Amino acid sequence: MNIRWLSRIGLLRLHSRRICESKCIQSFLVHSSTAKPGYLDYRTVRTEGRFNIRNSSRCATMSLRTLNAENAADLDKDLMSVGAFSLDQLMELAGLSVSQAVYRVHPPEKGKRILVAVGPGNNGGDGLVAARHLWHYGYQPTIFYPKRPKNELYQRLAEQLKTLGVPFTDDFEAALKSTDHVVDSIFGFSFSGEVREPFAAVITALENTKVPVTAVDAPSSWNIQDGPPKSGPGANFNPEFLISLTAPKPLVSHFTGRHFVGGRFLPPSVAEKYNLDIPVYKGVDQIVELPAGENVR
Ligand SMILES: NC(=O)C1=CN([C@@H]2O[C@H](COP(=O)(O)OP(=O)(O)OC[C@H]3O[C@@H](n4cnc5c(N)ncnc54)[C@H](OP(=O)(O)O)[C@@H]3O)[C@@H](O)[C@H]2O)[C@H](O)CC1
Ligand SMILES: [K+]
Repeated sequence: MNIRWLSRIGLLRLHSRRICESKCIQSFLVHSSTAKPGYLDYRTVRTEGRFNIRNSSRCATMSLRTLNAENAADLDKDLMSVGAFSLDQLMELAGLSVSQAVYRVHPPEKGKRILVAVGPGNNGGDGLVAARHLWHYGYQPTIFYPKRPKNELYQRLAEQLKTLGVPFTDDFEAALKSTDHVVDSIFGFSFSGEVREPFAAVITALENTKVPVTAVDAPSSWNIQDGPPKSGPGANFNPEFLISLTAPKPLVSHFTGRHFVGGRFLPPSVAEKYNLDIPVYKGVDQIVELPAGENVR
């Protein structure tokens, strides 16, 4: 190939990148002029997403509105009533998002051993679902699940993992010494107060480990509104990665690691009711990474 052709290809690439950037700006202008202030018009997002399949991370620089704990619980109820979802479905999609975030930040080449710390509520359920998907991607998950409610859904999720031969451990600290990555699915938006045992010791171990941690919906022990506790377990817990489900919670203003949003099931009508933005997901992705520093408002 001669030099003239090479320079033509270079010019073409530059030109298509400029087109893409200008589409982003165009979409943003449409958004600012026609939508309610701060509300991302869903049709605009769809258009933006289509124009920018190869460049969507650049274009996904809109900041997302946060969802407080009370509204997060109400939104869940709406999804299951007017939205007609079952909890199993929401949890499956939430857990699938978590598994994709883990794959993104910690592909199997970095080490296949994943320790999943599972709490007693739905945040824990997301972790169990994620562990199953991770197993199917070729990872070797281990489950720490010290408090298991007699709830049929959680029991089935645990049984599905046992059928795959996924091990359960009672010794979190020992398991932490032989893992490559941790999924923190202990507490989500229903956490409040100070961490009670048996989880206080687990949070302290997570604070002190050098193993990278992906937190599901919230770093466990953090107040959903105010972030890390001032003292006690969790005061120094700063996971490397966070995946917010449906929408970031206010605590993310204290989070400094890589931040993803997942839960690609939010109907525009529900997003509008809670004044939320639907992020620009790319292709079939269940997650979108938000750029540091400008990701929430
Ligand atoms: N729409 C979505 O995005 C969906 C998200 N999902 C996930 O669900 C969680 C919220 O789940 P929820 O069951 O409401 O609550 P949590 O899992 O956050 O926690 C509940 C349990 O935590 C215990 N708890 C609370 N505070 C403490 C504390 N200080 N110390 C110890 N334990 C605590 C609480 O125990 P109790 O004894 O008080 O009952 C609960 O057992 C959300 O964050 C997402 O991850 C859904 O999967 C799907 C839809
Ligand atoms: K968590």
